[in-house]
Amino acid sequence: MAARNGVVLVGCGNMGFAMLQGWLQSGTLDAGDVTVVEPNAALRERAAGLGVATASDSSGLQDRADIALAVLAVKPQVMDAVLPAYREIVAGGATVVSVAAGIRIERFEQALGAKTPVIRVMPNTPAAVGAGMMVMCANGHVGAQAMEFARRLMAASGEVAVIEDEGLMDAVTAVSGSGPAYLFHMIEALTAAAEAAGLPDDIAAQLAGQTVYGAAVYARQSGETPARLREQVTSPGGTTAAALDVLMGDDRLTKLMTEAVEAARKRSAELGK
Ligand SMILES: NC(=O)C1=CN([C@@H]2O[C@H](COP(=O)(O)OP(=O)(O)OC[C@H]3O[C@@H](n4cnc5c(N)ncnc54)[C@H](OP(=O)(O)O)[C@@H]3O)[C@@H](O)[C@H]2O)C=CC1
Ligand SMILES: O=C(O)[C@@H]1CCC=N1
Repeated sequence: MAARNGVVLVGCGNMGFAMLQGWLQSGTLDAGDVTVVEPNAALRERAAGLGVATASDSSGLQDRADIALAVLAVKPQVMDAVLPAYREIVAGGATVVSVAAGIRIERFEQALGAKTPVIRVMPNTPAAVGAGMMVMCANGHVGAQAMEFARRLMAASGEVAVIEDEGLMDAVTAVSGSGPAYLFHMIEALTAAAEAAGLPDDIAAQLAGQTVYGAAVYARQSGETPARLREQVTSPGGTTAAALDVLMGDDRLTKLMTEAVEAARKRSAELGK
């Protein structure tokens, strides 16, 4: 029997392409093991530029016996329309990996068969540079080999966490799935503030980007809590204390972040309906 190590990536937009870059750049997958299905010609070409096979739809894939994982990276709103085309591939032994926000495992079981092996993954776009946060949650039909393969792929894109309780996936989505956008906005806001303080645009952007990057790397590598690292920057009566009075007074930023995460969590739950 042929080895089952093929991956079909269905949808190669923002998230699909970010994962594909992580898989190939790390050498975890050979380009020859991946087929990208993407209706958008420009996005197909972008994927083909990495050396993978591409197709505009699933026809021609049905007979393939080498497909281990069908990674679904289409919008939640089109998932129901996309699934029927993958029934045969799944019946042939492929495991479904969905990165769609909100859509619960039982939706895939209903559409593809009650015993369909399904892994939900909530990735994020820093996967493109191997710095993603990939949270996995599987049903009981996923075999050990498929789970291990999926875990290896996700580990190529960043850190992996596995959770048992699927009910937490909406919260995961709101924190690490959407989270990069909050931090990108933080860079935008710090850049705007730097410009308002009189710095030239290019210096403002450099300072904001490198400061957020450096703080994140330091927070992950120092072994200290973020609170302790914050205190180390904050001289009594100094400049940081003046700024933190603005951000932390009345728990301002924590309340705002909690409100933002709750809005995302609710939206994730709605997308699953
Ligand atoms: N962007 C992110 O940061 C994250 C996204 N996700 C999840 O990833 C999924 C994709 O999001 P994102 O990449 O941002 O969306 P994109 O719109 O960028 O990518 C989805 C791609 O799928 C294509 N597509 C539509 N129908 C099909 C089909 N039948 N077969 C193959 N491809 C198809 C779309 O083409 P067309 O536009 O022509 O319809 C589009 O190019 C979503 O479910 C989202 O919840 C999860 C975590 C983070
Ligand atoms: O905005 C969204 O719906 C997707 C899911 C997580 C990040 N992007």
